[in-house]
Amino acid sequence: MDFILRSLAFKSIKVRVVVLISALIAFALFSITLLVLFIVNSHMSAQMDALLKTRAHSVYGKLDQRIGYLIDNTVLLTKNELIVNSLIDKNGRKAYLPPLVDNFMEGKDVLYLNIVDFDGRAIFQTQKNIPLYNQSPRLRAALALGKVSYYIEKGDDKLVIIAPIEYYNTTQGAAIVVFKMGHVAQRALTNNDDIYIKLFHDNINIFSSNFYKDITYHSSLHTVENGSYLEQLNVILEIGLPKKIYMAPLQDIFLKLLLLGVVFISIGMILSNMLANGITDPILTLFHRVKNSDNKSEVLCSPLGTNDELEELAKAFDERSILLQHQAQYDALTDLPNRLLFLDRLQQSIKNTLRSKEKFAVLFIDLDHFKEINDSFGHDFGDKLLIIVGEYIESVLRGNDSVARMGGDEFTVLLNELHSENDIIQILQKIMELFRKPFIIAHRQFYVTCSIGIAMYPLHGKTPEELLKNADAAMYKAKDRGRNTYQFYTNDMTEKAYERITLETQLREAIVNREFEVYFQPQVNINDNKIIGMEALVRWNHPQTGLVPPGKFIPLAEDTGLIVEIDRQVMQDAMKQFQKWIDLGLDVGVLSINLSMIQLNHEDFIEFVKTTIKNAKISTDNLMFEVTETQVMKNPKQAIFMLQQLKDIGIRLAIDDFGTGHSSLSYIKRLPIDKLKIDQSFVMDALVDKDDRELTRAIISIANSLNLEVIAEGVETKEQAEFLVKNGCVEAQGYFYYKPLDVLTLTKELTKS
Ligand SMILES: Nc1nc2c(ncn2[C@@H]2O[C@@H]3COP(=O)(O)O[C@H]4[C@@H](O)[C@H](n5cnc6c(=O)[nH]c(N)nc65)O[C@@H]4COP(=O)(O)O[C@H]3[C@H]2O)c(=O)[nH]1
Repeated sequence: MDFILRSLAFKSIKVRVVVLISALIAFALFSITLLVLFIVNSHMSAQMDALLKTRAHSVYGKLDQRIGYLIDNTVLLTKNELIVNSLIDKNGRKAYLPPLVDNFMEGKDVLYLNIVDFDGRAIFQTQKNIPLYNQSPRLRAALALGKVSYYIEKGDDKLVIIAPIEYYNTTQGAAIVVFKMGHVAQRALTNNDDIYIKLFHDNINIFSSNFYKDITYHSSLHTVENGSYLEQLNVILEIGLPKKIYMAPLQDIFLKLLLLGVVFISIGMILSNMLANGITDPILTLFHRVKNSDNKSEVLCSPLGTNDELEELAKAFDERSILLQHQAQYDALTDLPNRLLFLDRLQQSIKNTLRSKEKFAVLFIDLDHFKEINDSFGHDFGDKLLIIVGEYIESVLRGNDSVARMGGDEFTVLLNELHSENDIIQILQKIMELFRKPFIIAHRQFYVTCSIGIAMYPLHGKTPEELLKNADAAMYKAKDRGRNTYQFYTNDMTEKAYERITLETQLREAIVNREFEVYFQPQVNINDNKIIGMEALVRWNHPQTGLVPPGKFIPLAEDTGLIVEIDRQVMQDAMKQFQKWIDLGLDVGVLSINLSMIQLNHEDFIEFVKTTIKNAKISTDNLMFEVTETQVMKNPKQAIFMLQQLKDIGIRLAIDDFGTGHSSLSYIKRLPIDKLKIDQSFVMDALVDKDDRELTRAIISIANSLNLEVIAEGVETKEQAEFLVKNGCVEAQGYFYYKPLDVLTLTKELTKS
């Protein structure tokens, strides 16, 4: 069992099957052997009992016959006239009795013989010291009744026969003949060498033949049939046969069975090995195929040729690995090749191009403002757009070109077998043309543009990774150039792309480490220079480079969506600080906070604002949010909807950098705003540039006519302030009054005044 268990623990399935089947065969054979032995044993035992019974019957018969013979002869002796005469003829006794008695005793194993008269006195005896019988109750009974008596004395092994001597029907005396039972039995039971025989009288062994202590016997006790001499003498027979004889056929069968078992187990082992091969060979084949198959090699597990569950398993495995391979190489959303497969194809193109000396190009395509679309219309909408864009791009490519999705809104295209740059331009124009038409998704019609970067092999990179990286850098350049355009890679782009990636990584760390600090720039009433509010302006307290102004990181933060978290941190810090000043009893007016429109599109934004206000314990009367005109005008309908929600919770709103975003009056009227902020570029040049002066005046009059407050930013001189007052704008923000200040400086400044 231990061996089986250890074998089962062995890792080879084949060994396990062989061991199990062999063990099964061995167990079956063992059980059959035991059963056969049991049946044979019971059968033998029954046979043996019957045999002993027959033999006992025969032994009894012979013994009984002998005793009967001795009794009859003794009776016959008493009938002899010489015996009768001897009772009265004292002289004749000596002369006639000895030869008569000698003759009688011959061949009868007589121990001694005694003739007694009616009084029990011995008138003849064969040897001296024979017991006196005259008082023997058995003799008295025999004489009195005139009946033959025979018995074995208790505790003795002698058979005594008393036969009365009759004369004219009168009992005159008796002949008493004593035999040694052992001798009697010995003579009667010849030819019984194979068995042992024991005779018992009163539990005392009076005869034993062929019994040896060191032999084990199958033996049994027998009592005699009714009416026999032995029954009257109360003699019991024990008879037994040596177990060796009895066991001989059994051992013979056992040996044969053992031999048969060994043969069967050997055949079983061979068969089980063959059987195991039949079972395990397909499993092992499957195992080796599975082991040899990895993502790169295309080893299939099926067919195994077994046409059973294993075949199904192999097929299922193939289907699964093909699916996994597909999933590993294709984008789940668009089913276009993914980055991995695209790099593989690039590698293939490099190999082919080395042979053919042709060129190929890599296009890196990024959708412009996809994040905003996604945030505004939902992810399902964005997903559908990506699928359509992938299909569209694929539709304008040649047979041996391929498009892939890198992730997000980034697609790449491999243009093979190019003869000149002109070939690329043609395809580029086809792609750009796709984006000139509106996209229609969920009954909405809208326009999306894309920026494309191009890297050529071998001019712009020798490895797939390098080509991709450079096409990506060129794409960023296209974005910088105002988007909706394409750009070929030039060597100076890599450095910029690297800077961009570094900045993005650092920005992410900055959010985690809360490296942003809020500066505040007071806003004043021009007439009395009294502070009417403050604008919260973020600064990045970079651990290595020190304070970084927003212009350096806000655009990237907006591009990557990181602005959402930055603005939230600013909002929390600014509100808390502002309330602290209020709590100090300082007159700080209204807090203006810059908001990115991306922020507004987030589902939980309103909830977040409410929580932040609650936590800062600030009143909405002290709050104003600023959104740039350019951002509002990107999707005015959406902006109206979102801003209204802020308005509903009591927050006032201002349009920042007003004058730069080409807003139409009809939209401004519908926006739920309270204030216009004249862009600093107009204010700064208002005194020197006629257009800017006119624009500033126009903005002020629009604000007045729409009943909106108006504030000018970027006021740096007294003259600029005077110009503004003269034209009806009394609120200003600028270096002329205050620069953006850190909390400590500003607190001192505020407490001083
Ligand atoms: N030359 C000159 N400049 C003046 C003068 N007065 C104010 N400024 C600068 O003009 C900018 C005014 O803020 P903005 O128009 O909202 O323009 C802001 C705003 O659009 C954005 N920004 C700043 N903080 C945040 C923020 O927390 N969240 C968001 N989303 N954007 C922010 O970054 C822009 C630049 O911010 P800053 O560099 O702090 O630049 C600030 C301020 O320092 C002046 O007299 N002369």
